[in-house]
Amino acid sequence: MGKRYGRSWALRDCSLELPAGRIAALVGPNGAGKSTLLHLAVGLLQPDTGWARVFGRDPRHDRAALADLGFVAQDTPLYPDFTATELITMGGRLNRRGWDAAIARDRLGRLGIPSDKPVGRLSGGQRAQVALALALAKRPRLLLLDEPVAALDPLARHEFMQALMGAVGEYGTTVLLSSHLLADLERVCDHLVLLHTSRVQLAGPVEELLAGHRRLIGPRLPDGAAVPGVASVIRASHTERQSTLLVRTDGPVDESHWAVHEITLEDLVLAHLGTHSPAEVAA
Ligand SMILES: Nc1ncnc2c1ncn2[C@@H]1O[C@H](COP(=O)(O)OP(=O)(O)OP(=O)(O)O)[C@@H](O)[C@H]1O
Repeated sequence: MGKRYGRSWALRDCSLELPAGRIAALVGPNGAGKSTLLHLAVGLLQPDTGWARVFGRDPRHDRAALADLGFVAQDTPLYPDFTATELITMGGRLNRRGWDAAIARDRLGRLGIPSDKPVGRLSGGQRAQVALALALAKRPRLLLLDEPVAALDPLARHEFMQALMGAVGEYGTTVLLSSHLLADLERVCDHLVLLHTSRVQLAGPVEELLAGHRRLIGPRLPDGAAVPGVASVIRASHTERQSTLLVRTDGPVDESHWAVHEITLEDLVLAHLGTHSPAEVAA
């Protein structure tokens, strides 16, 4: 599918399927199209080409599809004059099927978020926690989260990621969450969708993607030379004597010639975006 704003494509030739019951990471630079993709998936935007389906239903035109969906937008919009308690009650009225108020109440209680204060007077992080608690209380089959942890402190981020894994384990929820915090994603996500300049640059199970990429360090590679076991070179840097390659492999690489290293999710993403990870720069 694709989505255009005026003449510019915000998302183009985007074809992807999410595995059910998994946590998928949606990553990409600012303006890559992540929010656009999430808004298309939840039916808030209409694709200009192609179509979006959620469990086989059109989220834009089939209201029944919405019962399966939970969405927390990037700016966590909530009615500012309502307290968390009131929003939880409202959530229950609007979502008669499957709503579990105790999930939200317990979460907010545990996190020490005041539930009797208008949410407009909470901090940004506290407001995000309220929005996330409401989304979890809905117990949706598909939970879409646009940078849900951006406003949270590191401890709260860690706790939230654990809660997401809990929801997936307990209810079989499918999650798609966008974030720039690759280290957080690496711990919990089993699927990756990488957007770059409005297109899907890379998508697949994280384990498979990491298993299919390696960093090779060895003697300077002559220009244009092929390396057995390497399907493609994603990124290369050279000194006079040494070459460092981040590659996609398609067989064993000669370890007597190359030092072969596993890579992290951050290395993978940054290589596909054409830059170096901080760890590589430090090395
Ligand atoms: N309402 C809009 N009108 C016009 N252009 C838009 C609109 N919303 C988004 N765009 C453009 O579409 C492209 C994709 O934007 P989108 O918000 O989906 O990116 P993103 O990956 O979520 O970015 P970020 O990481 O900064 O949140 C950008 O070029 C953006 O300028």
